[in-house]
Amino acid sequence: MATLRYLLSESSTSLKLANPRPFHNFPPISHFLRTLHSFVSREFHFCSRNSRSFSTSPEYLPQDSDSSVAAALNFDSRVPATIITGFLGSGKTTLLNHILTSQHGKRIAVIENEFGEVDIDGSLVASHSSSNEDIVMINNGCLCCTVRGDLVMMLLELVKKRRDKFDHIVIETTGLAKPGPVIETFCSDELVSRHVKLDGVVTLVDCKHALQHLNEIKPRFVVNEAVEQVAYADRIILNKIDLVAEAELEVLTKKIKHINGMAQIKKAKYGVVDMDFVLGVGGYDLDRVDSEVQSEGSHCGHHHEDGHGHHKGPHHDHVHDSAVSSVCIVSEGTLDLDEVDDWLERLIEEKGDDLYRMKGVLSVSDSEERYVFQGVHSILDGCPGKTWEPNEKRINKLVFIGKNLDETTLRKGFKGCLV
Ligand SMILES: Nc1nc2c(ncn2[C@@H]2O[C@H](COP(=O)(O)OP(=O)(O)OP(=O)(O)O)[C@@H](O)[C@H]2O)c(=O)[nH]1
Repeated sequence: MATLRYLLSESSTSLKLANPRPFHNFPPISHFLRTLHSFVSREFHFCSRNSRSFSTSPEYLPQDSDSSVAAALNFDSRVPATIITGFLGSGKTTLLNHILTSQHGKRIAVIENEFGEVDIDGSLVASHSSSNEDIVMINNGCLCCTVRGDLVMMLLELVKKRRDKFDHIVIETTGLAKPGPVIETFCSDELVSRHVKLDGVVTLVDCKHALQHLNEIKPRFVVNEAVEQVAYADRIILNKIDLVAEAELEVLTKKIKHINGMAQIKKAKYGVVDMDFVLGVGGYDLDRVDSEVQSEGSHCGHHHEDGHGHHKGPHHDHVHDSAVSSVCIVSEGTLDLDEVDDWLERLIEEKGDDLYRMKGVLSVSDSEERYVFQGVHSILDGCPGKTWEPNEKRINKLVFIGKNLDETTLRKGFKGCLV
């Protein structure tokens, strides 16, 4: 039996508005929009600079007064949500308790999904938090499978009835949950995406036992949950470092970077990390893509190539990885956005199911601005980003994470877009 419950907790006395991030006013982007409209394939949509990621046709949804005011004031009033995932026993509840007892100035609503007759995690969390009223339990199954509808209901109930009581939602999944369907709830449910924005996926890794789970060969068509949890992460916490030697940690880190070349990684004991590593991540914000793909945590550096098609990195002629992995492309050069349209549209049509995450910063012709995009499976957002500095090298950076990625084909597709 799984339980899904939430509790509201105030971890600090100082209150803040729910992350009112101003939208930016950008110069006309008619060129981009013209191009982007041809981009639409299935759920795939690119957007203007001040549109919201993953929201689809919000016009026909009822406007509440808060969102109308927010729209008029031009800021994003949606409540951010963080998904904490990780294999059984990796330290999810330990991290949750750390969040609930840290001074970050945010009031947190927690949604928990636990397997087992007894709600052990619930009582552990409750005993650590300063307030444990408003606990709701649903005993239907796993968050990523049968409880998705309940998750939608619970998120909507939280934002409709108790919006004034919290600033951030944290969702702890079961150790066996696949994060993909949970993430998709935020992308595909119109009401949820109107009121709640996915801030990031934080994955706990038990350094002592993770390799065993990551290397486990599953029968065909059976998902390796541990691998998926790493693949979808925006932040990875290598937890329980007190239980392993440095050499073991190195092997594990290498394995994790191979699966996910995008996430930032931190080592921890008992889930103790800075709060800004887990809250306010902006993993799905277009205006954060630039800094994310450039950051230390993004492991693109090993895959440099020049703009003329000669690999400088240690690539094989044909790389076809049947497991989950990352492909990073870092290349100077200018891209034709129409060609990028076609390429990504084809890619999504052919491989959307296998493409877990992608992010990119592009240098496109006839534009002084970067072009940024990010996506999950066949849902993609893109828009103009920061202006290139006059003497700045215009380097394209793209990261793809997914199953059965064919690196050679991806690189060829990219090169086909260079002008
Ligand atoms: N040695 C050590 N133990 C840890 C660390 N972090 C957590 N633990 C312990 O590991 C056990 C499991 O931690 P939890 O936080 O319950 O893990 P979980 O991921 O929520 O577990 P499930 O809900 O069963 O999936 C607990 O006994 C924790 O005290 C750490 O960094 N080092």
